[in-house]
Amino acid sequence: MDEPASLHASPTQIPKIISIKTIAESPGLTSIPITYTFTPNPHDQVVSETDESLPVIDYSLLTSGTPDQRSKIIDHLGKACQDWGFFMVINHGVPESLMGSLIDTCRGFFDLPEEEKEEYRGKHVLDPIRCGTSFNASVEKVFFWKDFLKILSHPVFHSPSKPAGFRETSLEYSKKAREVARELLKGISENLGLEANYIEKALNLETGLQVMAANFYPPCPQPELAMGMPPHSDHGLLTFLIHNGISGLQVQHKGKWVNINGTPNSILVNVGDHLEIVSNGKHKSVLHRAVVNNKVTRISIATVQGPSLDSVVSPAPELLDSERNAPNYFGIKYKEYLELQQSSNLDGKCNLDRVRIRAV
Ligand SMILES: O=C(O)CCC(=O)C(=O)O
Ligand SMILES: [Fe+2]
Repeated sequence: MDEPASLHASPTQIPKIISIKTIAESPGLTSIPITYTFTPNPHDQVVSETDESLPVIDYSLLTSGTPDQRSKIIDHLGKACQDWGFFMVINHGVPESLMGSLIDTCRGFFDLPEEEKEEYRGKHVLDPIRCGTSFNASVEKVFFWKDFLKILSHPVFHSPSKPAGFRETSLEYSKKAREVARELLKGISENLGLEANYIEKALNLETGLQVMAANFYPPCPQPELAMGMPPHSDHGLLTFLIHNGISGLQVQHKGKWVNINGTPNSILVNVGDHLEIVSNGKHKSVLHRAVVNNKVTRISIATVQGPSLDSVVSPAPELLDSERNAPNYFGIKYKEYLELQQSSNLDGKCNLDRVRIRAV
């Protein structure tokens, strides 16, 4: 099946449904179509964020702290990457109003009539503007309860022409997010014992890929049976996540799923597969997923910051030696990695496993 099909009625009665928004808005919906039903894993343990204290990185200390504050925050950043692969950034300088406008304008995109989104229903992972439903509906057997819009925002910025203001808001956020990401990656390089500019130079961040993915999860009548996004890791170096204040993100930590909201105005950051490769496995990309609820629409915007598409990513040679530290991953061109992901289901860390030499 290529696309999520319509529910209950035969295809002659209802046209093919191309968005979960349309299904969720169908009058009197009390159960989910079978094509969206997952079997919950009885072994999943879910805990709240307060039970586990998520690392908090005060970004202002990285950029304008005293040398002592800076060195402490870099140490903290390294530990956050190593212990959690996930942290929350505060005092990042990205205005709250900008983040709010970005979420509103993304909602505006999803609210456009389906015909107006039609031209963006691309198929390829590197299409500059692509919207759709689920994750990779052409290979999935069960669909995820979400619609998405993905834009490539760097090295060349792209934007849909509607809704009004989308272009300006997303361009502004994209620039600010890149600046923060590059600064964090300098701190992470330093903490790994590399030159501060190592990742920046080796992976050509000047022309680095940035993908902004807006996720739209409408209310679901049987949230315990549906999945917004399955457990997965992200492909780039660091992903920034902001959302509209509605819970749904869960991060795997010490074998449990931790519900994460973050404090208002913070940016949630996770380690991606390519940081795992460069660090030779010291910083592992974190498994995370999105669950849905039966009351309100959740919107999240995940901005993946990656190497340039033609960079070959491999463990930093400075972290290797011929005795104890052999490379744990093969080198791979970022573009090829993305294309591999395109052809498969979103399933845990299955993409990274293809370039893994040994488990670490
Ligand atoms: O919606 C969320 O909280 C998670 C989104 C996500 O993981 C992604 O877009 O890669
Ligand atoms: Fe993700």
